[in-house]
Amino acid sequence: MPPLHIDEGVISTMKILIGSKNPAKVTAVKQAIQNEEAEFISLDIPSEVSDQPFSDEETIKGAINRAVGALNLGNGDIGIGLEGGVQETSHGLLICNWGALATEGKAPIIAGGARFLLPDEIAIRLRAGEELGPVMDDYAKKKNVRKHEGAVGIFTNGFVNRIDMFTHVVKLLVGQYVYKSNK
Ligand SMILES: O=P(O)(O)OP(=O)(O)OP(=O)(O)OC[C@H]1O[C@@H](n2cnc3c(O)ncnc32)[C@H](O)[C@@H]1O
Ligand SMILES: [Mg+2]
Repeated sequence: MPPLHIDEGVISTMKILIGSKNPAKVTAVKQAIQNEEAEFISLDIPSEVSDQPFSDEETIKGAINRAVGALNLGNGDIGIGLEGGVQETSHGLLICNWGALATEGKAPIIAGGARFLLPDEIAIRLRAGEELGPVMDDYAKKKNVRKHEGAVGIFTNGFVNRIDMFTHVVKLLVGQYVYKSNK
């Protein structure tokens, strides 16, 4: 995937607030924007939804709460929130990933990322109330999968990791933001 170069001046001088300190999310934002003049600040913003969001709706809400919360707390230009969740379907339990971009006075922009079926042994544990983060560590016999390759990295044999996945989401967000700003 070619890097997203934003030369319009809209992004380059901006203060971009990231609503999480998870290094996979923070790296994804920096990697997607790839602008050395932009200032990035990561803040621990609560999603204000369940620790394990259980629908697209709830996951989107978490992403928006983090984006808006970061914007309000950090006194910057753009807030970005990224949230992982799951969605029940007739095929089984899908992992879902959502992002939101908030700016002052405008409705947040949202974009979705990768979705794929979780194996039954994982889905059963989540339905029983466990959180994906610790379940993945247990399953993969690793520590902090959520901060590194993520479930997506484990189940794609490393072909797509959590940073790649969220980088794509942030490109979808920023691309829409630039499109709307130039209209
Ligand atoms: O520090 P924060 O920003 O909260 O990052 P997080 O890794 O906890 O990510 P989310 O809150 O967005 O995800 C909700 C839950 O799902 C877990 N999760 C989501 N995606 C995951 C992934 O790819 N691999 C492992 N766990 C994941 C995560 O650990 C939480 O339990
Ligand atoms: Mg979390």
